[in-house]
Amino acid sequence: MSRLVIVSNRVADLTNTAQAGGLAVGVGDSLRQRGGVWLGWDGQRLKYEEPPEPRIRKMGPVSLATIPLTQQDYDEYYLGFSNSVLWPLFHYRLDLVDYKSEFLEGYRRVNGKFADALMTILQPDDVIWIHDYHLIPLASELRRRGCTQRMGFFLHIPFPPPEILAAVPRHKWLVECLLDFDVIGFQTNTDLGNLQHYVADQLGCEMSGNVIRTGEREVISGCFPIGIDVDAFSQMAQRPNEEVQIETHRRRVLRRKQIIGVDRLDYTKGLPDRLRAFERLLELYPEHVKNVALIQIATPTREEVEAYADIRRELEALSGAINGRYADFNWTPVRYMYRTVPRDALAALFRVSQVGFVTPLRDGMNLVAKEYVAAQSMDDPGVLVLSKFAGAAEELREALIVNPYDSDDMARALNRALTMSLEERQERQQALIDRIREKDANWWLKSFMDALENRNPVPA
Ligand SMILES: O=P(O)(O)OC[C@H]1O[C@H](O[C@H]2O[C@H](CO)[C@@H](O)[C@H](O)[C@H]2O)[C@H](O)[C@@H](O)[C@@H]1O
Ligand SMILES: O=c1ccn([C@@H]2O[C@H](COP(=O)(O)OP(=O)(O)O)[C@@H](O)[C@H]2O)c(=O)[nH]1
Repeated sequence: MSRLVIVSNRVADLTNTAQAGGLAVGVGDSLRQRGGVWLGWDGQRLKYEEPPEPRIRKMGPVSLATIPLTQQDYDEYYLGFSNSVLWPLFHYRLDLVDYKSEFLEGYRRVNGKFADALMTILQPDDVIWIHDYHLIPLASELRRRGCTQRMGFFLHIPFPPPEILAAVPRHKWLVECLLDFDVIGFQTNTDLGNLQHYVADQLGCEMSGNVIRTGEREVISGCFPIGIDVDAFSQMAQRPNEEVQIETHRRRVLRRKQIIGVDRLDYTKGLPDRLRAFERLLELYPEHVKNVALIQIATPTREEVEAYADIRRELEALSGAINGRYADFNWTPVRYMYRTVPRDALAALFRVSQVGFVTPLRDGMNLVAKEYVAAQSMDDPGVLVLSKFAGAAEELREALIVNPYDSDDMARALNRALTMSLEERQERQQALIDRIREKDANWWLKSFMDALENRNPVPA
């Protein structure tokens, strides 16, 4: 078996459960099983340039290779082109795109830095798996430096339809860069279809099933929905957690139910709309007043980008307004927390929450949806209420699927979830758990590697 070299903007500390972000979680779960090298940014922002050799740390079967960036790199490549241009645009938010030409220059420069660092550690038989929108030009940069190893790319976020993609400056160049990979993977069939339309219509490529012909080369494209380690998460959810147990006991005595939301505080996650839907639940079904609370964990993320500061202000004003209107001496309807919570504590919280409320306006996958399912007990499972615009909705069809722009629709689904019979909850839970087990973290790694190492085309 060849050595696997994974590259992503960030690497995760594999021994630490207190980190937010699905890429780190999904890649971590997969790499722990196969072993290999994981290269990424170390989170530092230096005032000066460093030589390209990465710093290597061994963590069990995985070698973490990290490089620093400069403050200018961080501003132009990470906050700039990646998170102020590609992120909003790929999530269909043209209104939030903030493009400056230096962002594109920084993006190319940093992809060059990643390529220089990789060239110092690559071995001839390595296979390279590159992740996410920060690193689309990396295969081209590596090929230019003489790298001939197999290279795959996985996009964790949505890939937009051609007419939206056309709004990104140099969109043709970006897609041509993608075609320098041997395999290109997406979370959903919708994303895959959007790329295939673009390459056929704009670049004149021929398609044969999921294989894209470009000049002399054949590129495999496919849909590989990311999964989680279901057993590990389920076990975490069952481990005793004193704080959660005390709070759950209190709620049981008072016969109160709990709805839970957990997200990075990102405008793509639909958090204000979610709070408005909860308020609508209290208006339309007053029997839930004092009997249900919404706990919303909103994790800090990309705070230097203005759109993120705006969404935080909006959310905090809204949760204050709902509490001001409804709270009583012994009941707070919205419990809002702006912090990162360790994943094992989240698992315990999911298990004792009667509803998992996951309503992004657009999301690549959303691992929280899968984690909520994995955390439930079969004896008394909760209900997942899931946005139709989360990638996870393509698989998790037995959730209550809602339109995150329609607060009445979400309020009705919440009411249905809170009053659903045990029998129906168990039927839905069984179907959902089967689905997340079928396509788990191991399946994701294996199916992508099968396409990359064995050049097995993915069935259309
Ligand atoms: O690294 P950050 O800028 O702090 O952001 C965290 C990660 O957010 C995004 O996660 C995506 O990947 C998940 C796993 O595939 C998926 O479930 C989710 O829908 C995506 O939004 C981003 O794509 C990562 O690169 C970031 O590390
Ligand atoms: O305070 C937090 C918030 C989130 N997460 C984890 O971060 C991941 C979020 O992934 P998801 O795909 O839902 O969204 P993303 O943040 O990647 O867009 C999940 O594994 C969560 O359990 C966490 O450990 N602590």
